[in-house]
Amino acid sequence: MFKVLVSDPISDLGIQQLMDAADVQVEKKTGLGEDELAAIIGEYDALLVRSQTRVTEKIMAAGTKLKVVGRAGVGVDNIDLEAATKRGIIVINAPDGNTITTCEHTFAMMMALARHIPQAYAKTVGGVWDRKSFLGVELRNKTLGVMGMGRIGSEVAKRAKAFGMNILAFDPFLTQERAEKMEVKLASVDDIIRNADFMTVHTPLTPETRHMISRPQFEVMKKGMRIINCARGGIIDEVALVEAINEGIVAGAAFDVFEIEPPQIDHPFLSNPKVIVTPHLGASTVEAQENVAIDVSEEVLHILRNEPFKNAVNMPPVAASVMNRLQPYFSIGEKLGSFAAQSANQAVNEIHVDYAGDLSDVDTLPLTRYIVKGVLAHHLGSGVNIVNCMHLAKSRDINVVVTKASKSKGFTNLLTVTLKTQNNEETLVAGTLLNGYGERIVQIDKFPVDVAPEGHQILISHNDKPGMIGSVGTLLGQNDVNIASMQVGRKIIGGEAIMILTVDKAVQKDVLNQLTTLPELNSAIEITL
Ligand SMILES: NC(=O)C1=CN([C@@H]2O[C@H](COP(=O)(O)OP(=O)(O)OC[C@H]3O[C@@H](n4cnc5c(N)ncnc54)[C@H](O)[C@@H]3O)[C@@H](O)[C@H]2O)C=CC1
Ligand SMILES: O=C(O)CCC(=O)C(=O)O
Repeated sequence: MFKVLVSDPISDLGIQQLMDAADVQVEKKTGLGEDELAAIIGEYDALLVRSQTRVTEKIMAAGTKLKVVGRAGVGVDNIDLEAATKRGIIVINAPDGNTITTCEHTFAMMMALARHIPQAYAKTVGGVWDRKSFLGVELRNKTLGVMGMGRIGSEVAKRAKAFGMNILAFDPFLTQERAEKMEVKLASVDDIIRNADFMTVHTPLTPETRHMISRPQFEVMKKGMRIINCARGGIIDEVALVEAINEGIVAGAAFDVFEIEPPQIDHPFLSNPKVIVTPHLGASTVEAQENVAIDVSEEVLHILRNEPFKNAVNMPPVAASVMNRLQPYFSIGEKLGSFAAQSANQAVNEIHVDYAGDLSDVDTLPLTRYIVKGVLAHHLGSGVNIVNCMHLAKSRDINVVVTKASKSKGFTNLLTVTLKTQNNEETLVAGTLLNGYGERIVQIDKFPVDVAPEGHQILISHNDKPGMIGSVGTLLGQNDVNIASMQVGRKIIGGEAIMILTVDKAVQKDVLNQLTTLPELNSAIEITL
């Protein structure tokens, strides 16, 4: 008999199939703290949660029988994925079941914001008949900026079109072709900030998206913008937003999510009349709660019964025989993918992996998965893993092409990752494992280099002129950035060249901007591995 613990309120109808299963015993215990949950989790084979229960390292460690944690919803930021993977606990989610519901909540928030509905309601039920204070705006003919065109963002855009809105959309995986198909205008973050009347964010919370809308963006924002966040607290900087509202830059905001949930009673949103809030209700409809619970229950049953399953968000085991040959390359493969993704500055529509030398006669699919994960994770965050990365690439119309060659340009083995963009631009990174030296990047675009892929790196494109290294070094020194190592690559004397520096800490955007003002320096980007 398998024991399943449900530790958050989850729809009964949704978990009916678990309750009906002859080999499963379901127990519901909601509202437990970390210690209480850790004290009992050892009895259970599966844990089902929504977003309230934080499934921490401590809980995983105590879950000695735990095979699966099921998240009835999308975001898995309340689950320590690394701790689960380390212990072989499979984490599954229900990525599709609450898409429409959350999209509709976003729309409800946008309309409530446009017409001051919560504020007007509060006054009316308080006995004040105030028809002057709540002059609203129409959505028709307004420009809506959508940041993140995944499942929810795409549905929001579709509905906004029906309202007669013009859509500016930004997503690192949105190509011109897909944008045209969806009848939205492909835009940059900057286009949206400067031109939208309404802006809604639908990205995961990743290091890249944390505070993606902050003071610098508010400073150049179109005056009177209205902002909606039904994705994750922290994508929009809460403190900077309140300042922008008080300064008259932002006309209003509607938030379903907070950097810390629940927010403290003195959170500035709660007393600001221009901010409307809901307590993370995006997915709270009867339909969505049933959908996600049904999806996740089905998957939990498959896993407990050792049947095939989908939607795992962490790593499944790889067969031992394949593992022995490929495992040494998993880390460099993922880093090459990530390096390439960070250097490509356009939406990617093909990931080309070439295996040369030793690797050409192995089934390299598990390694390809690590590379694709590396490419996608830069933008998609912790939701990507080697189980779902191929599916995620396909759903974004990204082709994964693999070629093999027995010869490898002098290396025993060589992995070459080329990202192709819609404009036929290519970003190429090649790497190898060097006996005694470990992981090396040996080529970036057409330039041969020899770089250890680790930590914080600055990739500079420049013209090969005397004094370049000195001026870059001086500028970094003035900004307290210590250089650990430096490599220069060029094809011909005086021609195009690249410089790759490994530095001791993250580099501020402002320092990268200063670098680009140096004569003969074309671009400078930070790459973190
Ligand atoms: N309020 C609520 O109750 C709910 C919130 N959510 C949250 O909504 C968000 C979106 O969910 P889905 O659409 O299902 O996810 P998804 O994975 O289908 O889409 C997310 C999209 O964001 C894009 N993205 C990543 N980095 C970006 C960046 N820097 N700029 C622009 N786009 C970027 C990705 O390429 C991807 O297409 C997630 O944060 C999820 O956790 C989801 C369901 C309910
Ligand atoms: O379960 C919930 O209500 C939260 C939903 C959510 O935020 C998600 O699915 O990412």
